[in-house]
Amino acid sequence: MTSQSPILQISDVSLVFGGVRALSDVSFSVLPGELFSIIGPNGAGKTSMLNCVSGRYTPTTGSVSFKGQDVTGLKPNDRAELGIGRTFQNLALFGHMNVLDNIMVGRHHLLKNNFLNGPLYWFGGAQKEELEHRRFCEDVIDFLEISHIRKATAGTLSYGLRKRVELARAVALRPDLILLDEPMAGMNLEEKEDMARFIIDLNEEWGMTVVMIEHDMGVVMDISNRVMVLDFGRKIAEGLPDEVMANSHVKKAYLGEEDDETDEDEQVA
Ligand SMILES: Nc1ncnc2c1ncn2[C@@H]1O[C@H](COP(=O)(O)OP(=O)(O)OP(=O)(O)O)[C@@H](O)[C@H]1O
Repeated sequence: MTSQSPILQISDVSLVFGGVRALSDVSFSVLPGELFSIIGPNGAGKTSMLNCVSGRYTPTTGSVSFKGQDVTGLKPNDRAELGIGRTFQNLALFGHMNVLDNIMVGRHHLLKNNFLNGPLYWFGGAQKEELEHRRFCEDVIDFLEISHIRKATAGTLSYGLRKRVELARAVALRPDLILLDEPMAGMNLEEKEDMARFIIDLNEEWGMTVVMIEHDMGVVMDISNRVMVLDFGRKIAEGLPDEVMANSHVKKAYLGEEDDETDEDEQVA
């Protein structure tokens, strides 16, 4: 995290839905290996921004670059192949399938060979690829400590475990950048502590760059390298966790405290 080029560069992104301006000229960049959090009040545009990065939404204006490549016009699957993974605010698991199948299914579109290749599947190294894929999924399952539920039907699991399985499915795609949309929402304290530990390990040991939206300020301040604050679709602050917490614009957005307009040093969009 020194003089490297950013892995993700967002330039002047605006997003308009009919009369609603979800994002207004937001720019920021994330360096390889960073754990970067996006915070802000409800409706501030956090999920919209994540959707612009993953490809679910195309910005009305502005651009998204990933590893130096302009991906603004690319579809989500193409961005996934380049190395962008994500989890969702609302769980998106196949409830009737078991945990292992839920995790495996995420990687199928990345495999070069599949059943549709016919003979190639059996003679073209596909079995080896499938085996390697399975082995990697097993590593992810061990890492996220969900071996004991690998055969359980996803829909029968507790909310906290389902969130962990959803993370496993995203990690199984081996993304270089993982987007986490409220990974701790609805969790109890113990589940949150576990999830925070997994996110730190993904970042530090597995080398994944993380962009996370999270409402739990304690967790955000504890584990983030840098934090960006959105309010009404605009960036109002960005910096180290302590700097952001001390920012008067942020205090105002969150707590309704008086904004100190005289503070020229604060980074404001
Ligand atoms: N698909 C959509 N169609 C129309 N308006 C949308 C759409 N998605 C988001 N919006 C609007 O854009 C604004 C920003 O929403 P967004 O979900 O990005 O905020 P958020 O910061 O993630 O909020 P929360 O913390 O409540 O999840 C809101 O006014 C929302 O109603």
